[in-house]
Amino acid sequence: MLLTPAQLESLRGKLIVSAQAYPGEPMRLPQTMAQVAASAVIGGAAAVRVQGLADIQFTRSAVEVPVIGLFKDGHEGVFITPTVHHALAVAQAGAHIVALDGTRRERPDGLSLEQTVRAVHERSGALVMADCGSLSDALAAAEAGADLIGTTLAGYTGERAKTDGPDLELIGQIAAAGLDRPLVAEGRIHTPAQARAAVDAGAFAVVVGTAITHPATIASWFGDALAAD
Ligand SMILES: CC(=O)N[C@H](C=O)[C@@H](O)[C@H](O)[C@H](O)COP(=O)(O)O
Repeated sequence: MLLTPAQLESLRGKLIVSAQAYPGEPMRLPQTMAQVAASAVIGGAAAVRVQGLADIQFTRSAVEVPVIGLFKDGHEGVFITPTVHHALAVAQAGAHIVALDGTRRERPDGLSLEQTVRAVHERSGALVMADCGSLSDALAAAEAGADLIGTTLAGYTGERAKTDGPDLELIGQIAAAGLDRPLVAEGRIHTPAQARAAVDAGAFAVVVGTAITHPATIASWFGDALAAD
């Protein structure tokens, strides 16, 4: 086990920062993302989340906190660590927690989520975070043995509206289901108040990405505000 239950429990109520740059962007360099992740840790991030095998490797060397790793392949359908092959590569790269698509959609390798989670558990010491898009996803992911449930895909799978901020209603619904494992609020948490609201709605921890680590988007928010009449 790469992460002890006590280490996982220590993330309760804490901030997790996701550092990701997208294809073609100037910051899409593993060392750069590791530096951004390390900077977030200085600011109090209790764990970090990074995309891509090299980013995971660099980030493991740059921080002492738990690393959630994922491997995006494509950008529609099932694209977040879509297969067992991707998931094992993420674990092999050093992720303490493998984040993967935790929806009920068919996976490209034809395996079930349960088979995928079991393979990660049996063939690596990593935990699994299921990135879900709805309450039904979350219930199924818990049934499949996922160690953490994330709301990462709420608003991106067609099951939930894409709320302006975090989907607090969904966070509350999943929390109320009592799944007996950490619920991680993720997706469109853009302000400290929204992070607080996510925890108040029942989240165990909160992932913030764009609002902390994506300068192009942050700059556009300011520019848009200045352009508005
Ligand atoms: C839907 C999808 O592809 N989400 C990705 C998952 O890793 C990332 O692009 C997000 O930045 C991340 O979930 C954090 O969310 P936000 O950047 O909204 O704080």
